[in-house]
Amino acid sequence: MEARAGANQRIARISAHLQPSNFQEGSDVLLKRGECRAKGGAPGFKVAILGAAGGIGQSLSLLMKMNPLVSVLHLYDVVNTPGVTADVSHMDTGAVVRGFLGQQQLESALTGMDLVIIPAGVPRKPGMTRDDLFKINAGIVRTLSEGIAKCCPNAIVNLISNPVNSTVAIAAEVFKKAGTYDPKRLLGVTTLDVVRANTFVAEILGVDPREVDVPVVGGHAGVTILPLLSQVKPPSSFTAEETEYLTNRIQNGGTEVVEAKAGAGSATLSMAYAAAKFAGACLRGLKGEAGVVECAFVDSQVTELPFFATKVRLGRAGAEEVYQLGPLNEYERIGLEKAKRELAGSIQKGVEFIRK
Ligand SMILES: NC(=O)c1ccc[n+]([C@@H]2O[C@H](COP(=O)([O-])OP(=O)(O)OC[C@H]3O[C@@H](n4cnc5c(N)ncnc54)[C@H](O)[C@@H]3O)[C@@H](O)[C@H]2O)c1
Ligand SMILES: O=C(O)C[C@H](O)C(=O)O
Repeated sequence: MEARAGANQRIARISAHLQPSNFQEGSDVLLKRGECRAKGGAPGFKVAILGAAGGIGQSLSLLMKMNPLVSVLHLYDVVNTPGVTADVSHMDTGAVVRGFLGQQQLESALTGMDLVIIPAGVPRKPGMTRDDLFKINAGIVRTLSEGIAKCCPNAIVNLISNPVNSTVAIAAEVFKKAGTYDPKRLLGVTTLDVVRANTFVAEILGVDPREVDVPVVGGHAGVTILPLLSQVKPPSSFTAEETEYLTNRIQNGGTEVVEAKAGAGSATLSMAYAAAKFAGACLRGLKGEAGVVECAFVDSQVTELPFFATKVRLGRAGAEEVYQLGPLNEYERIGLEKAKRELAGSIQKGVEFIRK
């Protein structure tokens, strides 16, 4: 009898927390909702996804809920988080999931986070460049970065919102203004370029893409995406035609998807995969695992530019080591000069957006 009364109480408590209206009532209710699942929660890191109800955000939420290093997963968006949170929270993995809706809940979503992943913002349509997204996404990234500076200044930030070549500079300027900037902790996500490069190179070589490692340096737009085919592992050689074909396809991989989706957005599934791979690497670094190396667009002294993508070693402090470019062939040296010219303008545009 007593056991039944206790069970009924537990059911009543859970049902109350699952009312969709609770999402509008403030974060306390949402925290309690998470707590009712926290008993089974695994020890690990606290991760927030900003833009969690979007094309990338939803799949990324699914993948991060599957990561055993995540103990708490905060899903924030300006629309539709109740549905996404309810859905993802039913997965029988360790992470406790909490949803946050609208700007009044941004601070609750961010407080205490170890890693913040940002896929918030509008995607491209056919005929647009990533820079055409600047007008809308720059303001979104500024607002979210201000929230991070205030609520979790020590979190590692994975910035996905385009144009990455400018949005990373925007976030850096916001953090500098707030006095919280740590160059090791701000990482522009370029993993999709590496994922594509590995896939396309594996197709040419006729091998499993999981056996291939292509460093992709520079930035994340058109000619700024520079695959270093001379440094492919396992060591491989390519004809001039193959080099031209692979470089063009890797640089235009995003446009290939935008055109195939014909107005319905840009890469979401492969990007969620790439973002989860990169975030997973950041978490392994945070945990203290040795030898975690990924490409990322970071504060850098590798070139004369303030930001540049190269391989970085991820550790407890974030991007603890930024690797040099290594030996380049003539084709890559020419590509590097082109990449730097375009990158300089994109970075400056991001800096000026905050400093103006
Ligand atoms: N770095 C990369 O390699 C890469 C790859 C693919 C896409 N992207 C970029 O990622 C971004 C998102 O793409 P998507 O396909 O998921 O777009 P989407 O439109 O499907 O989703 C974006 C989400 O962001 C949300 N959002 C808008 N303003 C917000 C705010 N102020 N705070 C929180 N959330 C907000 C929207 O409500 C939406 O749910 C785009 O800018 C796109 O260009 C980057
Ligand atoms: O191409 C885009 O606009 C999205 C993204 O940057 C990509 O590379 O797929």
